[in-house]
Amino acid sequence: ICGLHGAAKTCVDAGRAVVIKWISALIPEYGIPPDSSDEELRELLSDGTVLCRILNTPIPGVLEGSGAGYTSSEQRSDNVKKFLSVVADMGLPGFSVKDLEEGSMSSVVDCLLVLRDNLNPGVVDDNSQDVSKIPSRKKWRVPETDGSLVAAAPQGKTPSGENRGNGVPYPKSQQKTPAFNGKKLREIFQLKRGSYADLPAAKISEMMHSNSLDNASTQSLLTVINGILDESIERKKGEIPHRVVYLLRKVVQEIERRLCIQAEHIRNQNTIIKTREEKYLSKIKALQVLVNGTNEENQMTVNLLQVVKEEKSQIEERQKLSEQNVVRLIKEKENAENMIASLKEEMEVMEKLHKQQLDQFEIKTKQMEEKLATKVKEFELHVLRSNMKIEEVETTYQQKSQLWNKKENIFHNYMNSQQLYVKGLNISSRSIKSDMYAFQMKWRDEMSNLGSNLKCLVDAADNYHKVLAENQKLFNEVQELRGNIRVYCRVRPFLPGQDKQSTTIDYIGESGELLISNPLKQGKDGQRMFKFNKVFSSFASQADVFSDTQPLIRSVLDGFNVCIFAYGQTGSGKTYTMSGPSTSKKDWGVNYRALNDLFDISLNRRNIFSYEVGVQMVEIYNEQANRAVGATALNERSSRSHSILTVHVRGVDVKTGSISRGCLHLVDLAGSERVERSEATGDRLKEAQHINKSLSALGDVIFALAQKNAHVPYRNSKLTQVLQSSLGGQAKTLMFVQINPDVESYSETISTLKFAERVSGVELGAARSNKDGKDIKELLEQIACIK
Ligand SMILES: Nc1ncnc2c1ncn2[C@@H]1O[C@H](COP(=O)(O)OP(=O)(O)OP(=O)(O)O)[C@@H](O)[C@H]1O
Repeated sequence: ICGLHGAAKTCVDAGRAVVIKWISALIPEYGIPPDSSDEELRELLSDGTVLCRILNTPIPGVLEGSGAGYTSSEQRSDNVKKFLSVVADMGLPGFSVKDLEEGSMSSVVDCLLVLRDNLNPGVVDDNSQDVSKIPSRKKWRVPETDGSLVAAAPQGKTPSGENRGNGVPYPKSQQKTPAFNGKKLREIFQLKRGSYADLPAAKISEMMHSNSLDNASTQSLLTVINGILDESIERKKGEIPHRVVYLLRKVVQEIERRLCIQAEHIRNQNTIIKTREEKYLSKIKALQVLVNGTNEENQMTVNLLQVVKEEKSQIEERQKLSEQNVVRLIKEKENAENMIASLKEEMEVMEKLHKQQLDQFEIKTKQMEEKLATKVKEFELHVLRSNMKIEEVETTYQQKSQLWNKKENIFHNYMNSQQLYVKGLNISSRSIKSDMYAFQMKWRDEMSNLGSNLKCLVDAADNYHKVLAENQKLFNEVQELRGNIRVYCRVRPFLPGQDKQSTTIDYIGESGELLISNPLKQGKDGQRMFKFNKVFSSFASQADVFSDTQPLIRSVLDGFNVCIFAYGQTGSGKTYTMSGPSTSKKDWGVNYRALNDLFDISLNRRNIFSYEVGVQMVEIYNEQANRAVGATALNERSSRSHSILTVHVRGVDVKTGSISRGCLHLVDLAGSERVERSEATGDRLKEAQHINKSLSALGDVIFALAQKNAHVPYRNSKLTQVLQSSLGGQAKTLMFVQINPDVESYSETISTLKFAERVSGVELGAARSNKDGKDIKELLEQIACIK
């Protein structure tokens, strides 16, 4: 069929080429390309103009009013319709208007070929040769039938029914006229070979217009094709007229259509078969599942059988075991019977024994009963005695209760008398209270009187203190005016390890009184009272000591010369007062505090005065300038030299330019000592001698000053030489008298205090400031130079 279809296609292509060649010859001005395709041909013919020209050229006037220039769709279809009506009038096969718009152009080409043959009979062009050159093919081997078209449909239900033998339904339009066309078709299908080419065009056209092909059986159609093809092969030139080709084409198309329908039908059948196959497959799967299930059940049954078998074997084993057990039990039974026999024998023996024991028990029981009887008798006796005792106790209880009753009566009587007594007391307490109240009132009055009297006394005491303070102030002022050397006495605290009970300090007064007592002497002989400007107890702190010294030091900035020196026996605290331990600020002595104070004040006054502060340090050791410290029996770190720290202050008044010069001597004297007590020898002895000599020189100077002698021996020692300006030059001088409270130092304490007493009597004259005056130091230096 495919080969047939290819041959038909070749025929169509050849036919189109012939038609194009024919039209080009008829209307050469269109310049139609000879190898135009179906679509190009459709485009050429679609408006109907060319078709009309095809008819008008050989038969002028056959289509009046038609031609080129009409382009509307209506006109186009008019042209085509006119062409088709002329072709139909000529009895030639036409085509539908739709064939020009879409689909295959084969019907159009066939129509034009038939028209060409009719308009130019006998014209055979080159291409007709092509048509006849359709390759030779096999004859269709189909079973012979009666060849009748009507009879060709027995395989279908009926000719007027829905189905044909090939399963293709008849078109309704064609169902009307099977009998009408049957005769004509039979003529065609029963043609003998060689007669197809002679069939008139009108007959073929008529056949084409009818639905005869639809009603023909496929076998008949194949017979026609075979006939035409055989005829074309048998012909000498192989020519087949175009109308026969057209017929062949039509037949092939019909077969093709049927094949398409058949293929569609087969496809439908395929899908039905596929769905059925799927159904069957699913059923097979279900069956497989069932089979598997059955297999599982079988397996389970086999397993059960296995279990049953195992159980059976177990039961058999158990049976064997039980048989063995039976044998064993029989043996055991025999053994047991033997044992029972032996036990019976034993039982008999035991019974005999038991009887013997029972007899013994009976004897024992009798003995026990006898014993119990005797014990019961004893208990009865005991109970009797107890009852007697209870009676005795009851009688004593009754006697005691009578006694208690008597006592209770006595107690009640006593309580009544006591209550009466309390009542009496209450009455007397009330009277006492009233008396007390009266006394209180009286006492209050007296107290208020006493308060007013006391107030008077307190006022008087206040006045007394004020007067005293004023007196002290006046005394100090007088002393200042006189220029007395101020003397502050300071008592050193006991050192660790010293006996605090044996002290020589008896009393320290607020106004500088100091009572020294000798514990070895009783009464007034053993006591001595001293009076200084101030006495600091052993509890006084470094700050307390400095607070009373501070005004004196500050006067240096105002141009006064000030000398502060510490005097006292060795180890009495001179260095502690003057320098103090430098480790903590709280323990600083006068030196550190004085310098600190001077710098602070000079800083505060910097807008008023411009100060220059110079510091000089001199130490006199064995009448040389050297510092020496050594251990003595009385002081671990005894100063063996006199230490003199001198501060020179030069102040310039910023406004006036006036100059003031002040000088502060801070002197830590070497300690006086009794050589025999300090056990000094060698260098120490030499030092002690020098120290004592210089101190006695100081004493001589002070003694001379106190007596207002004309000659004051300043030059007897280096110490008095250095201190000359402070001791005799209207300077402010302060001496710290340091004393040791220890009883053993009593005589040194007394002699030190006596020396201090004499010093306090020294009048230096009122101190004078070195303002704008000649610098005393300068003058002294000049005097020294002149001398
Ligand atoms: N007010 C005080 N508080 C506590 N310790 C003190 C006080 N005064 C003195 N001491 C202690 O007593 C000891 C002797 O004191 P210090 O060396 O000052 O005596 P000194 O009179 O300078 O002796 P010397 O004349 O031999 O140099 C030192 O250990 C010192 O620390």
